[in-house]
Amino acid sequence: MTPALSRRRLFSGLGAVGIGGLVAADATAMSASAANDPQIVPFRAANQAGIVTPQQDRLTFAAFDVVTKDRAELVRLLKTWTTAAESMTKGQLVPGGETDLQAPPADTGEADGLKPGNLTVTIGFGPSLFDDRFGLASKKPAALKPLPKLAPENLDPAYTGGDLCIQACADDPQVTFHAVRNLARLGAGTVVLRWMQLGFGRTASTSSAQATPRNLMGFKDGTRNVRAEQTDVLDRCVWIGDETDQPWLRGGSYVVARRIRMYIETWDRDYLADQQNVFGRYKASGAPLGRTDEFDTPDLGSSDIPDNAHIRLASPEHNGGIHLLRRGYSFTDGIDATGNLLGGLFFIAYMKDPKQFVTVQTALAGDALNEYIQHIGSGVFVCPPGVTPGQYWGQGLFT
Ligand SMILES: C=CC1=C(C)c2cc3[nH]c(cc4nc(cc5[nH]c(cc1n2)c(C)c5CCC(=O)O)C(CCC(=O)O)=C4C)c(C)c3C=C
Ligand SMILES: [Fe+2]
Repeated sequence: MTPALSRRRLFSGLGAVGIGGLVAADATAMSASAANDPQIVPFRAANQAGIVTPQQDRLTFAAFDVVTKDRAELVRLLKTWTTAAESMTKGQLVPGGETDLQAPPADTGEADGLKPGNLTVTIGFGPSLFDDRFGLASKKPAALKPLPKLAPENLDPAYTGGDLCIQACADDPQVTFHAVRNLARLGAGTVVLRWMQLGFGRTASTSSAQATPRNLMGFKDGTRNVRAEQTDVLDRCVWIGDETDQPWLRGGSYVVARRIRMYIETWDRDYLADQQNVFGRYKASGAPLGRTDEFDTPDLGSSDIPDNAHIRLASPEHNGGIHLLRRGYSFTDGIDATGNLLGGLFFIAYMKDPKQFVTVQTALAGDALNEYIQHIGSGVFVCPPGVTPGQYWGQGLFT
């Protein structure tokens, strides 16, 4: 066993120290260097990373159930997860134990040598975490409850609910998978994976510097999304503020995740004019119907945009000023039993209160898009604020 090995350097892009090891002096050099590396998103801040962070291209999302009834064990898990997540976002190994030849390494190793890839790891707590197992009922915010039945949906219990969620986003799919895999492994005996979703391409932009991506229906998606620069909208619609009944949640946010299947073959047979009417935008440019530029404001007073167009029914103008910060991903799980493509949009949105999602989704009951999609999985979680130095994820729950 060589102590140097326990300071192993994971990614080759930063300076001279390679896999061979890192001595104490190098560690300081590394943190200074790492701080300047554009591929590292700071883990400790007032808000959790992975919400307004410029959206990365890859996702691994996981929902977990807690299998212990021991509150101290849950706290231990959150502390361990915090340390491991922080380390992985820096492109470092999950700390501890990697030099013992008689035990499995602490880190599974598949991200060894890869760049940090702007990894963000974001945690959320589901309504079921606040039941009678851990004495957390008094810490439960009134806004956190299972979503009502929302038409049209056909939810698969195998992709619904969860006590905890982890959203890992990065520019490299192996980095996101590694993060969730290692947290699941560290949680063995305390949590079990309930469901998991990989996403391969972002379907939104969360910063003005990002180009708008396209979803699997071929349309630009995220044009009118909330951006990190819109701090007034974030305060009004995304970050939990003084209005909360649970002060420990200030600076947090709620996340709603929906696994939405697209009937891609049917969509691909639809003619272009109808596809455009479904969304209320031109397919090529992304401009609202009747306008010319992608970022032109839709004229919702005009009949160019049909009454049942997606952008009309989802718009803040139609929903009392409600905004959602969307952060979804395209996904595919191959084909279904009939040979049709099984793919769609893994919708993720952050908001101040889940009733914002319920309002918009209720308005979407008459959406022209519903002919081509179905909601088949769902989760709602409250994300605590960011961790400041010395704290662990969700510490406010226990103090
Ligand atoms: C309940 C919220 C929403 C669900 C569910 C949803 C599903 C969904 N959306 C698309 C594609 C597009 N959505 C677009 C805009 C848009 N969508 C929502 C909300 C939900 N979408 C909002 C709030 C908005 C913005 C409305 C506005 O302010 O104009 C667009 C247009 C481009 C854009 O602004 O992002 C597309 C395209 C799919 C494919 C889908 C389910 C599979
Ligand atoms: Fe949408």
